[in-house]
Amino acid sequence: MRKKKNKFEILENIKIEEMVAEGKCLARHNNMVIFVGGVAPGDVVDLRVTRKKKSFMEAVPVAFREYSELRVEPFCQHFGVCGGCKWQHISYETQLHYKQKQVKDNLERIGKVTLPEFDPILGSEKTKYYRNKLEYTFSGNGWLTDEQIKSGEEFDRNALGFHIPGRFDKILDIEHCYLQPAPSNAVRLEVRDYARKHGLDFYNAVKQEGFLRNLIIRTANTGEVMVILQVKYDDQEAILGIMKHLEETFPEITSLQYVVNPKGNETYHDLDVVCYKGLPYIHEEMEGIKFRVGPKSFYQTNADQAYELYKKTRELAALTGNELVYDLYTGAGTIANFVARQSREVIGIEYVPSAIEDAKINSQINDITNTTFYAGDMKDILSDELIARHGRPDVVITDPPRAGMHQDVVEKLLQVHADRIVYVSCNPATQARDLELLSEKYEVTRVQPVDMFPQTHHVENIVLLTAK
Ligand SMILES: C[S@@+](CC[C@H](N)C(=O)[O-])C[C@H]1O[C@@H](n2cnc3c(N)ncnc32)[C@H](O)[C@@H]1O
Repeated sequence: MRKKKNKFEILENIKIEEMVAEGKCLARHNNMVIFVGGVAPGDVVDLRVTRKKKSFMEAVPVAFREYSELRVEPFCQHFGVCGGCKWQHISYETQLHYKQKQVKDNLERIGKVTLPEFDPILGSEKTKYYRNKLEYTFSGNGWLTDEQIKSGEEFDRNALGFHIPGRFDKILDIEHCYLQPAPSNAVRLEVRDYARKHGLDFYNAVKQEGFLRNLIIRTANTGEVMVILQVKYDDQEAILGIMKHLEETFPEITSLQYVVNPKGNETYHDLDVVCYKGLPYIHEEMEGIKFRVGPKSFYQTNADQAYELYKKTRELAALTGNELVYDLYTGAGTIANFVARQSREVIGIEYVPSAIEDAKINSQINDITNTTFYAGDMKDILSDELIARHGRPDVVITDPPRAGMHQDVVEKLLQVHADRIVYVSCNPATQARDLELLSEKYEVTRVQPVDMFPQTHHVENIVLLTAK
């Protein structure tokens, strides 16, 4: 049998050059590009090739010969195994440098438009404990690290934590996570230990069996806390046992809920969520504007940086109070409501009907009366009829998902020809693609990267487009 050529070969003494897409680093060997995770620019390493294609290879480090000066000591005991905080081995300053570069490279390479000088990336004051939502998964067959296996010790395999990257069935039990503030860690550990002690059945994702499925914790900037337990079947005695224990142990939980989900997947947007204690929602707040966040609502997961992002978006929109603003991909109407007091009228459009319900509630509870929201696919809702009804927007704010805007939407924006478009994106590659199309009638006048997710390679970017 012919051996697969060069797969798994070891490459020695390779210098890591720089950070590139998806948080990986780039190196070269015999004119071949290699993508490597878990290293830093400046490291010198031995690599094991894991994938070989005609024009590139993928590899993992097996030995370090020299460590880069850009490195810092990782702070988390789960570094290298857990899929979160993959950049914690490089300093925050270096992370910001590479995020800014990622935006610049994408806009120059894909966008092919004339660009102004970029504004320096807005870094996050908090680089740990910045998330307001985490979702932990139960597993009766928790992942053991190589060290744990080698130690020969007995470990309780009932785990509550995060997926091993790329593995739907492997869960890493988490002792301490640095992403969400208190009481997130304490609640997770308490639920895990209670369930272990009472012999409750942790989920098995392969067989799709087991009682305990997942635990969602939301910690709002108002101090309110929501906990949602998701279970496979309706065992009231077991559910109420956990609920009562959490109620007694954590009086700070203001919204304690559970959902019975017998389905094959963990989504529960189509299921009833039962509120055991408190209100069925919590509130986030920005400049005195309250946002109601229910168990099915989307809210930006880094609330402090969301505020910075929205302030910058509003600043670039240059609102004076007289503008008609279209907020495309409005989610729960957060940007729409945030800019409403500085606008004449705001139209928000979003695909998910329940998010639009939240958007309307968010206007009502803040006495905002100049917003109108529509649910549906952007390419259908942003129609000639809608524009005739509300008028040509002075300003468009658009914040599409990672895939960017549908070509029909871009064409509609060219036809509508608002004075300014503020384009917020979590994916500079698709943003760059859309900018090239929009350059027919717009020039890019400001570029402002924002870091919403420290310790990861993700970057948000705001671009101001001004009509030519
Ligand atoms: C990046 S989020 C922006 C949310 C919001 N602007 C915020 O700051 O919270 C993108 C939003 O686009 C919505 N969306 C995705 N595809 C859509 C489509 N084809 N039409 C309308 N909305 C869509 C998603 O449901 C999501 O709420």
